[in-house]
Amino acid sequence: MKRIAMISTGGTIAMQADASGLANSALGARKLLELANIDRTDITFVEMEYINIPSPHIQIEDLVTLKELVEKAVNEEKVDGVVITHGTDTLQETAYFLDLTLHLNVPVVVTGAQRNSSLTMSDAALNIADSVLVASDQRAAEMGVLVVFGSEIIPARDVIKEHKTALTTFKAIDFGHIGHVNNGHCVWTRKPLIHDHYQIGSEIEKLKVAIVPTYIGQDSTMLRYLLNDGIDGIIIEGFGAGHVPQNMVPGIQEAIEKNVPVILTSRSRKGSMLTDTYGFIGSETYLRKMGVIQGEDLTPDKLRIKLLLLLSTHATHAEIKQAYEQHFYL
Ligand SMILES: NC(=O)C[C@H](N)C(=O)O
Repeated sequence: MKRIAMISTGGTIAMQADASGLANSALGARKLLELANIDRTDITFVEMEYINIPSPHIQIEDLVTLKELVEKAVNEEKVDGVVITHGTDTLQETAYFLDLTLHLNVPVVVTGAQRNSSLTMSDAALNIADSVLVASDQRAAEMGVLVVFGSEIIPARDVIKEHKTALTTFKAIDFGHIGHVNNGHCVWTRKPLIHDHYQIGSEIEKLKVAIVPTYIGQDSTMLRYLLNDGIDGIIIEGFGAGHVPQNMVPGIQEAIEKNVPVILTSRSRKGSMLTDTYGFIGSETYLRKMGVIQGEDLTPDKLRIKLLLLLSTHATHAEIKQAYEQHFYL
């Protein structure tokens, strides 16, 4: 007999049409399990109704509590696997936060839905049923936190919400999914190699880390505004192989002089950035010499989650650099 925890947090998967016809929060863990109508006599469920909010309303402190709830489910309720239902808008950040902070030997799966259960062809029931299947497969425990969506199994580190409305929105666009659900079975095809773990320090909710975009004509105005506002860390979503407009360079320099870590990623979603190819002002070599840290092949929102964790434990500049560059640039 397997014990699976079902932790509900809200999102479209938990929504139904209200009297006005608009989708609003309605269902908690128990109702979601009823909806999925899972026919498994070998599984008992521990229902944990945590919050019921649209995922754009999730705050970093909610993620800290969610992580503690997962630990409680495993350590006190002795569950063999955990399924978390969540809105899709911020699901990739939550999944990555849990991936970086949990140290458990049980499967942890995050899922959601693109169409609420009042709509025809809602994906809510299927995604729950698939997630329960994955969470009850012990091999899933070796893969880090997983997202199960559209019958695909995707590691939290790689997953992005790629499509605004499609039912197969979650993809690992560079690397592909590592397994899928077929005929009521998990089919595993790959295993991720990168597993980073960080502690959550004190007062993480008070830290300010911003994501700054690049575009033709971008300058240092946003950076200076953020620095004046007491920003603790900056993620720059640069161009292509890791470049910014020359007029951003003075603002970046000011951040570095103030000991505010600046992490660089790219608005091009696939591949890794270059490190020693171009020499122009604002190029990747120029920025690296200034002290900018190369972000991994991660989306800006995930780089931000990682920086919040690192700053919460008062990591030094060298430790932050190591945390981001260890897999690719050392
Ligand atoms: N499909 C969804 O879940 C989107 C919804 N706005 C949410 O993230 O809560």
